[in-house]
Amino acid sequence: MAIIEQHQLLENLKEGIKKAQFLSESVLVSYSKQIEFIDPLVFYRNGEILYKGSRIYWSDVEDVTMVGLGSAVVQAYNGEERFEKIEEYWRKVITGAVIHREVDVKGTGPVCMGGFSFDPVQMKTRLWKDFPDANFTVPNWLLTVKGNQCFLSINASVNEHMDPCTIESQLIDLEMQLLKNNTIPTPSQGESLMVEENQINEWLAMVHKSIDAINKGEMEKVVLSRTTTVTANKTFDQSSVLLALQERQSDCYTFAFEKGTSTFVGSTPERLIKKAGGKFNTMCLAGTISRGQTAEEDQKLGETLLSDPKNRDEHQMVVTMISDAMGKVCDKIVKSDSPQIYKSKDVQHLYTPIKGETKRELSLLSVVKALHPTPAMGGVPTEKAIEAIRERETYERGWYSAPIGWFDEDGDGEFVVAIRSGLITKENAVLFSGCGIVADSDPQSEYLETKIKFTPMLTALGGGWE
Ligand SMILES: C=C(O[C@@H]1C=C(C(=O)O)C=C[C@H]1O)C(=O)O
Repeated sequence: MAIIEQHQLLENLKEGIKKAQFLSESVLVSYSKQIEFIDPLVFYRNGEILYKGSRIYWSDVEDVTMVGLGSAVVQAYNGEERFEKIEEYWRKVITGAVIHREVDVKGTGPVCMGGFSFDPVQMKTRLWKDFPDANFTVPNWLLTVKGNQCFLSINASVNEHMDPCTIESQLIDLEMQLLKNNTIPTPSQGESLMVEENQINEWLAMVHKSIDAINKGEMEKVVLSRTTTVTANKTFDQSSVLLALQERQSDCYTFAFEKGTSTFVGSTPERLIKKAGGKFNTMCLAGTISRGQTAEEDQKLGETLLSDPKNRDEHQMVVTMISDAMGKVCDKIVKSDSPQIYKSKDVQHLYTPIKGETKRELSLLSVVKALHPTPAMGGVPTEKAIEAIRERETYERGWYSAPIGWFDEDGDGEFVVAIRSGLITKENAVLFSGCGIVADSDPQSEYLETKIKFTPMLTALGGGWE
């Protein structure tokens, strides 16, 4: 087992405390090093007692997993200026921080992880009581796994009254506990669950109404979502759910944000934006069909989707909006002229990747703000669609269909759109699923599409459709 490089950590803590004395405010100290391999889900589980209510799990499509435990720094904000407020706060934290890395690896050190709600104006309900419109934290402990290499970052907020030796010895004790070997969880399966799709008739009526509004020219597209409630006879085991998601949804981003007694979990195929220096990567994902039972049927379904005018139109609206938004902030953008197929375990989508580049200073959060909500989650025109969602949907979306992700001290990072997800509270889970409604939509097919989109979460909880 790797032991903290005591000397260096102590030096960093001393420096941080001195700085805190000088500034008369808390300072973030961050120290990272390579450690022996530990399964990220074991680390997540090891943090259950000490850091219950503040754990984060994030695994991307490029084989990087990050697990955050506890909060060295946390910032929450409700209201429409959330992107600016988080950015302002982060700049301040990072300017004062003392950062030391034994290894120069992205995704280590003071990584700020969190998410936003879909609509800060939508009425708040109890469901999302622990999830503000913006909530970001720098975990006390961040495990970063790249392939089979593991890195541990220790982040601590220190103030002028602290004693560096005491903090150091506490950290050494904690590290031993968090890195201990433990059994790897097994995926949940065949659990006895009660599964209830909520308000199906109300949802279908809302789809009919929206199609009428679209035909009257009030808008072109609106994304309507609904919920399914799942109840188990015992508390869901988060590590098992995450493992099941990761194994079945290998082409997706698997995430968990634990806040208080609830955890927002899911496996999304949809990247919103990734920033590395002046390079940005985004994608348009809209237009859906099921997977086939055989390779031949699957291929045929993909071809049907590619040549279906209704899905192509729906997809094009997303491409137009995202290319316009990226075109405004980047010096150049590159995108293909026609969509490809993106296959995940349960569904296939139309997919157009878009790359952007700029030489100017452009922050990740300002691009998140410019893109959210894309017409894959809101609609066209955006304002009309958001109003329709606010008025018609019968529940609070919270963080579902909203940007979640991370960024670092250089401003690099990645945000995805939190779909194929659910909110777990002890033995209860609320799952979310939506689809784009356009003039040619057939309410029954849209209902079935949303039903398939519940499948990734439902199976991860150990259930399935009858
Ligand atoms: C809104 C969701 O999915 C979005 C809607 C899609 C569609 O309407 O075809 C496809 C992918 C996603 O952009 C969801 O899964 O909840």
